[in-house]
Amino acid sequence: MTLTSATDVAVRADGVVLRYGRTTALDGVSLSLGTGVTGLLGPNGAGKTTLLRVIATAVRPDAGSVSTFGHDALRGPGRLAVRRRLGYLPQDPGFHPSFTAFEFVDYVAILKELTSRSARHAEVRRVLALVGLDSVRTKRIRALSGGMRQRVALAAALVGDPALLILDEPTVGLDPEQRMRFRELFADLGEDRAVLLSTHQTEDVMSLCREVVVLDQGRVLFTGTPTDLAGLAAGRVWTSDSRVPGALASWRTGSGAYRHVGDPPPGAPLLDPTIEDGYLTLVDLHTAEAQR
Ligand SMILES: Nc1ncnc2c1ncn2[C@@H]1O[C@H](COP(=O)(O)OP(=O)(O)OP(=O)(O)O)[C@@H](O)[C@H]1O
Repeated sequence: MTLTSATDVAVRADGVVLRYGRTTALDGVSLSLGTGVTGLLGPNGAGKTTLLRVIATAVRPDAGSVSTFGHDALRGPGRLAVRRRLGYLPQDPGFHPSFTAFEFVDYVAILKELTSRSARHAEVRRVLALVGLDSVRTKRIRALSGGMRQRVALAAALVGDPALLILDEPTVGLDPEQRMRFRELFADLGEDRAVLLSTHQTEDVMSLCREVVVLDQGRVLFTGTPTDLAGLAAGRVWTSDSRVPGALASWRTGSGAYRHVGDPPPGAPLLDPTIEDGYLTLVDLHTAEAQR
């Protein structure tokens, strides 16, 4: 089942708060997700996984609301209706190592209520083919490489053709070719469904995402396009022949010139900012504000 237009709102979260004991992992998060791939960026511990778990209905927040496809995703029959339309790739999928790839995905398909055996097996073959695992479907998971296991987990998330896909760092551990294949697949999937992708790979966000949300310390710092995020560092990236103490980041590039992000000295030759520069600038400004 897919969304029908770019303006459809798949998920609307409002004022979501979640605490683990004394740690406030989400501190009033509001966002809306439509068709296309939305990237979720943020430093370690920002609350990305927790937010994905809330949207995937794996955990209930302490406060706030989440509406998915118009259903209340936090309680009542709406929660089940939402579960039937989402696919979730968690950070640690918890494979049973002696299952084959086919058996694992088939097991997930059973949990997803695909009861007819022949239709279910056809669906398992479809998703394994989508992620390019056709030829190893009878191999045990313990014998697969980390990248292949990641693809098995993605295939499991794709069972039943969900209209909302929630992917937690799906390209971790993949080689460049595999990462490219995943990007192609995510771009295709995002054409007619909502894909929420948590990642530390800023290049994935730049090349794939229609929108990017930056979380820090459980709060949304930024929502906009990847180009807007890069634009936050406009006028703040420059080059010189030597290291500059006090810059936010400063390193010698392969060509021998230094590249800096921060407050440039007057007249410094400026460079075009990347999304990484924008992200660094945003998080640094937020940290400085929080310390004031
Ligand atoms: N089960 C838990 N019990 C206690 N604290 C937790 C638990 N899960 C997460 N936290 C804390 O909640 C905060 C947010 O964690 P979360 O895993 O959501 O961040 P993240 O942005 O996904 O981090 P990373 O990029 O490192 O995966 C952190 O301070 C983390 O230590």
